[in-house]
Amino acid sequence: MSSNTSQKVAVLGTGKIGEALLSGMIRGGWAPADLLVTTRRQERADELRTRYGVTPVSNADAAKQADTLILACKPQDMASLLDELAPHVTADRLVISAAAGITTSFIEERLAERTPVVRVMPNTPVLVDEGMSVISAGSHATADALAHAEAIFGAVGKTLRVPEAQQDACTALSGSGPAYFYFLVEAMTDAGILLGLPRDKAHDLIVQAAVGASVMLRDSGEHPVKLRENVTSPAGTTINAIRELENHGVRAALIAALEAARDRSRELASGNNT
Ligand SMILES: NC(=O)C1=CN([C@@H]2O[C@H](COP(=O)(O)OP(=O)(O)OC[C@H]3O[C@@H](n4cnc5c(N)ncnc54)[C@H](OP(=O)(O)O)[C@@H]3O)[C@@H](O)[C@H]2O)C=CC1
Ligand SMILES: O=C(O)[C@@H]1CCC=N1
Repeated sequence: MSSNTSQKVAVLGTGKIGEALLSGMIRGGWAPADLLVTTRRQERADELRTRYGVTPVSNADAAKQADTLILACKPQDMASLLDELAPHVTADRLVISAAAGITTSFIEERLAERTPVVRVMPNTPVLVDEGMSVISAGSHATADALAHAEAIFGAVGKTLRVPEAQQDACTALSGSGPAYFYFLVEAMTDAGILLGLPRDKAHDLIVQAAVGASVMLRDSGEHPVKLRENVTSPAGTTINAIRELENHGVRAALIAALEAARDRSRELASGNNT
């Protein structure tokens, strides 16, 4: 739903992902006058008002004034935020949660009966309109509710609907996904230093390799194995690097890493917040 309607959207807990989404919605045509934000700290509220022209309000006022509430606080803060919201959220609101691990039933149990809840796992590339937002319906979310969530998150990248049972896996792959690529770039830049390159040049070379490889992965229609084979010349340089990656168990490490992320998402759902 965009600025040509009078629907108001509130982002509750406007930190990194909340702000990324907010900025994307404004780029996508939402009128700042239709966007409300909540924060815990006054200086953060002032910052958001100055930067985007949006209106900071209390959580209770967000619940009273906005048609759609996007919950973007940390999973550890979700129960207390819901306690604060519960007296003010009526079942004609749409509640969208972007928190890792938190299930739609966790939210439904704490709000008015039959409140529609949608669970979304976005990722930080929403900042550059290249996000991926994975969307699941709660028990009372209608097709319209899902379409509305898709319209919001679709303004800042792609969206994908999955059954909620797959959300923890999607969080491991997609929500956390960008961090793994940043980690690889950081490690490969260090390798450039070891090989004698200045850090800025090493960084630029690796980032451009990542950008080029990403565009080819997305646009060429080729399987990643084929793309890698095309780089790997007989008795050449690349196969020597690949042998070292295999010797050091990088494939197994990545599989274990994503499994650990999936497991942590499940733990967050069960209230293990340590
Ligand atoms: N970062 C990411 O890449 C992604 C994060 N997520 C999910 O998004 C959520 C937010 O993550 P992220 O943006 O990184 O975290 P941040 O800590 O940056 O943002 C959360 C914000 O919520 C505020 N907050 C907490 N409780 C309240 C409350 N009761 N009322 C108003 N504001 C409140 C915090 O205030 P204060 O600053 O005072 O602590 C903070 O600014 C998490 O649930 C995470 O799982 C999902 C996908 C990707
Ligand atoms: O690390 C986290 O818990 C959040 C969820 C997905 C990405 N960041």
